[in-house]
Amino acid sequence: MSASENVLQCENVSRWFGGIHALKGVSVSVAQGQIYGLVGPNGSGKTTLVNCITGFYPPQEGRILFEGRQINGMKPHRIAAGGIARTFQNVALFRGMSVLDNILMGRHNFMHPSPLASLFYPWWGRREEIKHRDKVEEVIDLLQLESVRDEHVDVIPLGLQKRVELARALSAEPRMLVLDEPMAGMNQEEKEYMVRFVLDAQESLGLTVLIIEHHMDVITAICDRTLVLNDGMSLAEGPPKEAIADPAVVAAYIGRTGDAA
Ligand SMILES: Nc1ncnc2c1ncn2[C@@H]1O[C@H](COP(=O)(O)OP(=O)(O)OP(=O)(O)O)[C@@H](O)[C@H]1O
Repeated sequence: MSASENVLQCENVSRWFGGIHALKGVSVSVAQGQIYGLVGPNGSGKTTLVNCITGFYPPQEGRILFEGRQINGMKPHRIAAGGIARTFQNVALFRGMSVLDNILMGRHNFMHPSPLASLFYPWWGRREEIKHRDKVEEVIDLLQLESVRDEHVDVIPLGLQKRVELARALSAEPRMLVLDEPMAGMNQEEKEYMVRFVLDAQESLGLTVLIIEHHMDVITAICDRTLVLNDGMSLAEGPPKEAIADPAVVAAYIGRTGDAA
């Protein structure tokens, strides 16, 4: 596959935190429509790579291209507005707000209220709001969140909170979705639901997905390709079953079987 067909291209990306060399020249290419898995033992650099891609911790070396355009150095909100939405390892919802309002927050990149326009043309503001609400309703339908739409996010189970976070990301109408351990802490049933929703979203919206996941059964079931990181370096890359069976990967996981559940 040529570089131009890749939606996401990371080239020799490195990131330090003081004396900690979290990423050491990692390269990865993700093609349009792929579900791409990012795996590796704890502390291997997976979240750091995602933070580099989404602008939270820009890389100190290397380049990141999204749809052919260099994005490293751009602020997270600009990267989000440019088409990459993400979820977080620890659920990051707006506490004290309803499910519906949390999902609406995903639309903030599209909301450009002008005080003057709102004052003199109130119909304009209403038309805008209806448009945003329509989009949010579509996402609520897709992720089957209707029954909890008016609940406070604080009182719903973790599995649903993670689904609300996914909904907020989808309401931003991204072309690429970056998921940081979307199934962490879930029971088997919640995990199966989440897998289904990720697949539904990817298929119906034509998304490209980058997913960090410790559950290897999920990675082998849904990913087209996988990068295995270890100690900030690329250890293996390819179709998930092959990458995970690589002797270097097996060796890296020995003694850390909890990661590879
Ligand atoms: N903000 C930070 N400040 C200092 N060190 C950091 C920071 N973020 C990550 N690190 C360090 O970088 C290394 C890689 O961490 P990272 O969170 O990317 O790993 P990970 O593979 O996502 O781990 P896990 O599976 O446990 O989430 C670790 O040594 C971590 O302590």
